Amino acid sequence: MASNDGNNNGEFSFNANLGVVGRKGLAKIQTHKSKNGICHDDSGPAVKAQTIDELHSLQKKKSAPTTPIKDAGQGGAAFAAAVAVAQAADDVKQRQQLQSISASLASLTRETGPKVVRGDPARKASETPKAHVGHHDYFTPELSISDSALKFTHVLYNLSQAELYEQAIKYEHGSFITSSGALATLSGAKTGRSPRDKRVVRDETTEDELWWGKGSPNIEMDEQTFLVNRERAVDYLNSLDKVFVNDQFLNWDPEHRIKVRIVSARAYHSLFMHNMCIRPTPEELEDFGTPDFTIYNAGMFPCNRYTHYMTSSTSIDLNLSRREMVILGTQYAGEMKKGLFSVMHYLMPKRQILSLHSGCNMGKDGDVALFFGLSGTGKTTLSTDHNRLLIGDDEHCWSENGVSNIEGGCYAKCIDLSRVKEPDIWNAIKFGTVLENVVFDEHTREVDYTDNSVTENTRAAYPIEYIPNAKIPCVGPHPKNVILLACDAFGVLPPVSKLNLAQTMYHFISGYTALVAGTEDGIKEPQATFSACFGAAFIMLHPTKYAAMLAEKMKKHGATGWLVNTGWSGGSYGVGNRIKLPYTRKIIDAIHSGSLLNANYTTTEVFGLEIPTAIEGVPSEILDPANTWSDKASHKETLLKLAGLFKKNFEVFASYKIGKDNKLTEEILAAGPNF
Ligand SMILES: Nc1ncnc2c1ncn2[C@@H]1O[C@H](COP(=O)(O)OP(=O)(O)O)[C@@H](O)[C@H]1O
Ligand SMILES: C=C(OP(=O)(O)O)C(=O)O
Ligand SMILES: [Ca+2]
Ligand SMILES: [Mn+2]
Repeated sequence: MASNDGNNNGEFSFNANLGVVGRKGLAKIQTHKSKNGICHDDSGPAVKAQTIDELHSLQKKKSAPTTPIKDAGQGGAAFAAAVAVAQAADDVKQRQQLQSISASLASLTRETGPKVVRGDPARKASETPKAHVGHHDYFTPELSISDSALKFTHVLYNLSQAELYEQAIKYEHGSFITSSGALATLSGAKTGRSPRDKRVVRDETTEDELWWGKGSPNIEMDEQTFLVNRERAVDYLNSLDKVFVNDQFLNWDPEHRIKVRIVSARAYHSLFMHNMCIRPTPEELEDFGTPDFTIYNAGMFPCNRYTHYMTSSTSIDLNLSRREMVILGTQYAGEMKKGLFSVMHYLMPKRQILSLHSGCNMGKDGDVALFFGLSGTGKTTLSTDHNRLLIGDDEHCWSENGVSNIEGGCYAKCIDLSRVKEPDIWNAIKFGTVLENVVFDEHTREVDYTDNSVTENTRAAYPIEYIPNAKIPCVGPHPKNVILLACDAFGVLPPVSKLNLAQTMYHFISGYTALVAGTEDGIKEPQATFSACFGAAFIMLHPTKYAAMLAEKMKKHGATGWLVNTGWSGGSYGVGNRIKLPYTRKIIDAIHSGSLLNANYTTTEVFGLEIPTAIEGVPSEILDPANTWSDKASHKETLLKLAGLFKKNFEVFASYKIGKDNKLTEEILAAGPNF
């Protein structure tokens, strides 16, 4: 637009006769005509395209083929032939992959799976990578007998983080890039797991194998109802324009690696699992074959409340015999991760391997520590330690080979995250990381980690290698220290206690933590939670099975048990304060270094816990909670109250035998509070 020169009453005039420079007009652009009369803007080399579409097609090239080209010498013809052979092998494998995906997505009542095609339905021909276009980019089953068979299901298979970002930002509401490069997403109405909506198929096999009934997380459903929900999920997924498929691994122990396939409707879910499971190399992916376990995540679609066993519109259904899980009515991504963890709690003990709800890290000298604890007690925070190698933050296996992480990523809580206190987690929140339900500035896209407007349970899911001192592969030798974390909002458990084996088992089976109750109605009583094996929501067998395995392994490998309170000191929630993270870190340092093992100890009343009298870097007066309460009577009262809750909780286990002989069971029963 031309500007107003101010001298012609605001009227725009253009006098073509003014020549090169108008008296008060704009300079006329002078072009230098070449001999043939064509204008040139020839400051740089010309683009090698004749059209915009052609230009765009040049931008992307085909990913390198994964089948190694067999040495064909330098001869041009022989080399070309070898390339063709490798390409043909790739095509066959690609076709097998699509066939396998079609089989996964097959309705069980129709004869064949859907027609599947690779790639984004919105992708224009001009965006197809140049050079090679695979001959087998789609798969059509032989028979097609329904309307759904008339359409293709577009499959976005193991997309990269960058591709998933683009999908999320283009198509999913609430997806944004934050200032640090992470992808902010919303998980919808559910911002946490729904344990009461979890169902497990009770059939002839699982009837005898699993833990059912009171206290068990396994709420039964029958095979038929599972199939109804599976069909609902599969039909929903096939009705979409496109689905995401992830083929990945669980467990870094190569002998016990499990192949998982996750079919989902959202790029957010695909990116979450990309980060959380173990990522196959291109070669491993090509030879992936049939998965050992498949998740159908139709979380955006509810279950049918008229379906038997359904008590809400959410259902997370596990069928161990079919090796399948169906998710309806919740988009909370943690359901997938913890659902697979439940599967591992079934598969691994069958192989004499103990599955653990724990974090794990290793010192430079190879000393391994496990960190057990319920949600919010510090597994992720304390296993992420700048002075040690991170093996994993949440799910592990302990086998004859030592420990191995089940996952390929971490899932950290972000509420009140601080760059100073937790620099490694802070720095992991960068490009590729999924940030769930956080609040950010609409313009700068800077995240406000103190903001809990969406939920208190804000999360970051990142690949484990985003932590600089991750131990890759994520395996280590047998643990030296087993640390049980409890966030005791009553403020009566000591910051650290050394446990004997019976006490370790007592506290492992109890699985105690107490968190503060909802803050909406002001200060309330702390809420005690007991969750067997520090993960009752995920165990599939009776808790004593895992406990017996832990006792056996700790004894065999000489591991020491510790109880660490990451919760309150100087009074309960409302009076005292949460123990400062730097103090807890000093306590953990002293456990790792071995110095705490040789400290002087005294024994507490009621719980009979051995507590050290001094730890470097920690004020000695906080080591015994009795010292920190100004109101001594109130301390004693609270201590007895908590001890009573422990006793009551343990009653159900008193009639169970733990391990091979009764001796251990008796010792464990005696290791609880005495009053
Ligand atoms: N003394 C402490 N020890 C451990 N964590 C603490 C402590 N004080 C505050 N926290 C906070 O408590 C939370 C612990 O959560 P997290 O490590 O994610 O637990 P988990 O992985 O066991 O679910 C973190 O947000 C951490 O910053
Ligand atoms: C992912 C979860 O685990 P944690 O809180 O232990 O990190 C969860 O409980 O949903
Ligand atoms: Ca190949
Ligand atoms: Mn965690």
